[in-house]
Parts: sequence; structure tokens; C-alpha cells
Amino acid sequence: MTTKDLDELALLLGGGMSARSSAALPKREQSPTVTVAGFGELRLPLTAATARRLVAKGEAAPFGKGEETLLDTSVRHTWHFPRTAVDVDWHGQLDDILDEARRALALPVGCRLEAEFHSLLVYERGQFFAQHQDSEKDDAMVATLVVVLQSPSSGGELVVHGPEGPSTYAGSRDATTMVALYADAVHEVLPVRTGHRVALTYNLLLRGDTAGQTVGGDAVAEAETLLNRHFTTAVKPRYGGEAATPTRVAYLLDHSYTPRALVGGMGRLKGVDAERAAILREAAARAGCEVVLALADVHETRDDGYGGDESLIDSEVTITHARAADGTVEEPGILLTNAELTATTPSRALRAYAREHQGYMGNYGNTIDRWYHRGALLVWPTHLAFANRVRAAPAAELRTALRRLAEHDDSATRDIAGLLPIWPDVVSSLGYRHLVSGEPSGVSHLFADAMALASHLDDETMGDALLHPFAIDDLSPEGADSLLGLADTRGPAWTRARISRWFSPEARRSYGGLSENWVEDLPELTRALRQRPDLTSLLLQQSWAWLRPQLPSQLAATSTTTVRSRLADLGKLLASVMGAVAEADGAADEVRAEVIAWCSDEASDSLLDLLLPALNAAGAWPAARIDKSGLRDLARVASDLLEQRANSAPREVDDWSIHLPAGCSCDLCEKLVGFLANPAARVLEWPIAKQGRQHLHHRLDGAELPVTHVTRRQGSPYVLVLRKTADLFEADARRRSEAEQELRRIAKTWWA
Ligand SMILES: O=C(O)CCC(=O)C(=O)O
Ligand SMILES: [Fe+2]
Repeated sequence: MTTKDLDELALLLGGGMSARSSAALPKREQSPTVTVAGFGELRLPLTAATARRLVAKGEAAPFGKGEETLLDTSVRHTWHFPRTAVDVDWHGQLDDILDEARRALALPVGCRLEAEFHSLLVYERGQFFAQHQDSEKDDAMVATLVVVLQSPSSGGELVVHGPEGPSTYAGSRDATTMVALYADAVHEVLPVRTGHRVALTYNLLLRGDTAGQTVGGDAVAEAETLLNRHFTTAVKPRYGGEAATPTRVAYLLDHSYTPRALVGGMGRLKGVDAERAAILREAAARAGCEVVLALADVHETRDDGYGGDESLIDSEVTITHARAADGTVEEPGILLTNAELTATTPSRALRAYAREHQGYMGNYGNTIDRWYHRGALLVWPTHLAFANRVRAAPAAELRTALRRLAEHDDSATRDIAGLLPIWPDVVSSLGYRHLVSGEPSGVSHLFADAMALASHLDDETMGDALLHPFAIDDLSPEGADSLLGLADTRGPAWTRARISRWFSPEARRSYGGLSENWVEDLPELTRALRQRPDLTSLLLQQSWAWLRPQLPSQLAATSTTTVRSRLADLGKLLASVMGAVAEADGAADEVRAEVIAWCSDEASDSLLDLLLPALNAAGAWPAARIDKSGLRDLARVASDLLEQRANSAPREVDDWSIHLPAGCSCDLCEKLVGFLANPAARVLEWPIAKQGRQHLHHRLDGAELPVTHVTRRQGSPYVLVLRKTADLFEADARRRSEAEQELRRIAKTWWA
């Protein structure tokens, strides 16, 4: 419904629909259920046999002319069932159809059409209705609705002869077709050539206060009605969710403007834009809405089709600039959905500022992308103005609200209440934007502001709702003060419960895990919160609880480059947690004890791939942080492991055995394992088909073993030559000498 209102609004702003004598209404999939007395329900589409049985029950249709009713088959030749003999069930669709008829006839929005069933008509082959006008039996009757039921036929078209020329409407076997026509328009039904034509006719009566209004007479009043209707009709979002009333709409202008021109405001609009904007602004003011001048960037992708028949594949409209009340121009980057957009002129009819052709892409044929700059008017109900402005410039608006709250300005509380319904969406779309652009989270500022607002609000439920959309990784060191303030107003129990919630997987917007950037900043955050040991200890327990379960699988995995690099990343995060423990100044010592105990228990050789990067990350830390972090204990664990490594027995000079980590156990892999494990075998020449060769390449490369594999392209199948390389011994020696170096380094850095 809503988008129809918007379409009508755009049409209206464009000067309205030119008056028409008749129009087809959109086809309907669901047909009405028609029951005829003494016959029963009509099964649709109507078969020829049913139509013939029906005709047998019909009466010859009379023809009303002035006061007399005549039977004259040279004027009208058809079978008819009077209203008393017919029952029609529209399954709730009739109101919608009548609104479509009103729109199609360009009748004002403020009025309403009412349908009065007239009769059921069945035309057999050769039957027709000659040119005539419908008699207006009721003062309110302005038009006729003709509904042609599904029935196979040819001929029998309804032709309406308006001042704009004749319009011809055919019926259909597969859909209910409908035509609305003004009663004074001359019309006729052409002779049916084959099959049957079955039609319902209705008198359309004009109701409502504005019934006397002339078409296009008061565009402002009509636009006002449409805006009111738009902002009070709840719609279900396209991809699921609760039905909600729209919060904004953008009307796209025909001209493009520079951001500088925007400063000049509405007075600078060009051509048709000026008058359209004037009507919309006046209507908006009457409907209690605010209008903001903005710039839109439209991107359309169309299928090139064949023979120039383009169809729209995708369109994206972003509000790039918006003019604030004080004349400053903001760059909100608001992405609008189709349901929030309307335009009198489609973008396709305007000049694109850029275009790009793409060749065949699989799903589509050739595609063409076009980009347009268009002025835009953003419209929203005044009570949602603050919410919409926050969406455009969150930081600035929230800060003003905070100032107003501090000054006990009650309107601020009202504004925040208006913001709440869209707040989760504002937060998540901002979070998403930063995720995509790779910028540091802009949400952390929002979070800090929201916490500050929440501690100033008297209404705690409202404050809770403001804090609800955030996750713990939105908390930055700069937000710490706001959190401390909140902890003062709401008390420790409340604050701890909140923090736990912000850690929960449901609070996560992106991957479900913590953001690693956030964990890296943990020492600074902890330091900023250190006056609240109950909070810092909770923060660190939760962080360790997040990190710990990620370690075992990486430590157990085959030590490839990828695995080592992941362990190095985790090592840096571990160092962050330990650094934060130090900053917590005794509040999180139990976390430190847990980490040390965990690492001492684990004590496998691969733990070095975690611990050494962790120790390196702490290289530049101040001594005080190092001392309290527990990293020295981890350095002890690491040096024990390094010692074992350095002292491990070197590989025997003639031992060429290599262990292939478990994976596949197919016949080929069994044979591979056998060759690799054999201490005496160095080369294997293996005639094997392509698929098998590829499989083996995969296994060997995946495990990063010191074995070359070359295919000798000779004979059939080709021969795969596997050769163990001397790196087997070199790597072994390197490993031990590096362990010794590392040991010396640790001794120097950690207990010098
Ligand atoms: O059968 C129709 O489509 C139109 C009938 C008609 O014009 C009338 O009943 O006045
Ligand atoms: Fe008629």
C-alpha cells in the first residue's frame, strides 16, 4: 500500500495524471468467487460447457435508455443475471481495487469510491453491446467498473471512446481483468468471435468530503493526505521482521545540484523542481512533517537484453549530502530502500554522469551500469526529526541532546524516545559501514555518547534501550569515562550484568567473536577503568574466556606457515590480555594465574609458536607493566621448551624418514606414507595418472614437506618423481641452533 501512496505522491507533484476516461487496473491472480442462484459457484477459468449451461439460465439483457428500459438486440445482445441472483466474494480485495480505480480515474486522494454491484453478463459468440453511455441512476455514480472473469475467448473487447481517442481492453483466460471508466464516456463491447465473455459490472459511487473537488484542484491537500497515509500505514519489511510505520521518504528531484548550491536552500531549485518542492513543503508542513534538502547518488544496473529491451537488475540510492537546519551541509551516506523512495521522473529518463558496460557475467547477459546525481527532498514526521538527523550525523546530534538533557530540557527526552525505534538500525548500519570501509569503529564514539545519555536519563528503561544495540568491542578507552559515570548512577551489579551482556554472542554484530583490534587495546582500556576493580576483573576474565578455547586446535594442527602465523596473532592477543592484567593492578591476578597454569600444563613444542610472539609483543613495554603481567613466568615456560628443542638429538645422517601428518588414507596416500617413512628411500618414481598426481601434490604442498615433486612427461601415464631434499637435515640443524639463539635472547631480555 505504502509504495502506491508514494507513487501517487510523485505523480501528483509532477502535475497529476492527465484526465482519462478509462483505465485498466492491475491484473489480479486471485479471482473473486461468483455464485449464481440456481446454478452454483462459477469454476474459473470458465469452460465452454459451463458457459453454455450458464447461458441457459440467463435472461436477455434489457437496455436502459432514459426512463424506459428496452429490449433491443440490435443495441445490446447478451445474457444477463440481475444483482439479486448473483453473489460475489472478493476475498477482502475490493477496497484495494476501489482505491486503484480512484487512482486510475485521477480522482482526488481524499475521496473514496464505493461499489454497487450491477449485474453479471455473459456474451456468447456474436453477442455484443453497441456504443452507449451508462445512465447515472444515482447522483453519486461517477463511473463503472467492469470485471472480466477468466474465460477463454476472442473478440468481445471493451472499447472506450474518450476525448483522448479509443482505448481497447481485452479479457484473459488466466487473470481477472478490470477496467474503470467514467459513466459519461461512450463505450461498446465488440462482438465475441470465439468462446464466452463473462463480465461483472459495478456502479462506482463517489464518497467523501472532497467529492466536489475537481481533479488536480488542490495538489497540496492531496499531497498532505498521501503523506499522512504513508507515515501511518505499517508495512512489513521486504525481508521479514515486524510491520512498522515508515520513518522517512525521499522524493528525488529532476535536476542535480552541487553541495555548495545546497547551502542556498530551496530558493535555488531549478525548473520543475521548484514548484514540486513548493507543493511538497506546504503539504509536509500541514501534515506535521519536516523537509530537508539533500543530494542523492543513484546507481542502476540494467540487463542490456536483446534489441534494447533493458530491465532493471539492481538499483541503489544513497543520500550523499543533506542540508541541516542551520545551513551546514552534512555527508550522511544514507542508503535508502525502495520503499523509502519516490520520483516523478525515473532516473533512466535523465542524463547519467557515468556509465559502464559489462560483458556477459554468467547470471545475466551484458549489463549496463549508470550513475546519476539528483537533488532530493527528505521528508519525515517532526516527531521523528531528531531520529532522522541522528541517522545523518549521529555524533553531533547525540552531543547536543546530551547538552539539552544536562540543561533539563524535556524536549530532549521526547526526542530520544522518538529515536529509539530506529536506534538499533542506526548503530548496526554505522558498524557495518566501518566494517566495510575498514575504518576503526565509529560505533565506539556512539557507544560512549549513548552511555553518557543513559546516565543522564531519569527513565532507566529508556537508557537501557539506548545501550542495547552495543557490543563490548564498541567500548574504547575514550568511552571509559562514560562507563564509569554509568557505573556510578546505576550501581555495580547493574553494570556487571551489562558488561556480561555486551560480551555475549548475541550482542555481536559481525563474526560472533571479539574484534582483535579491541583486544589489542585492552591494556589502555583497563588502565582507564582501573578505579573499578570489579569491572576490570570481569573484562579480563571474559577476554581470557574468549581467547583460551581458540588455542588447542591451532597448537594441535600441523605446523604450517598458516598455522604458525595464526598462533603468532593469538600470541599477540595473549600478550595484550597479560598487559591488561598488569594495568588492572591486582584486580585480575586470578586471570594471570590461570594463563600461567594453562601454558605450563600445555607445554608442547608448538606452544613456542604462541609464546615467542607474545614475548616479542611485550618488547617495548614499560618495566612496571612487564613485572606485573606474568609474562616472565611465560618466558620461563618458553625457555624450558627451547632448551628441550636445542638439546634434542640431531637426525641421523642416513635417516631420511619423514612423517606425513594424518589426513587422507586412500591407497595413494598409504603408499606415499610408506615411501616418506622409509629411512632409506630418497627417490620414488611413480607412474600415475593426472588425478592421482594432483592429489599427491596437494598432500605434499599442504604439509610443507622437504620433498620435491616433478612430473616426467614421458610414456603413459606420466611418471611422478618424488625426491626428499637435503633441507630435511638443514632444517633440523637450523631448528636447534635457532632455539639456542632464542634462549640467549630470552635470558638477556627477561632476566638480565
Ligand atoms: O460488458 C461490459 O463489459 C460492459 C457492459 C456495459 O457497458 C454496461 O453494462 O453498461
Ligand atoms: Fe455500459
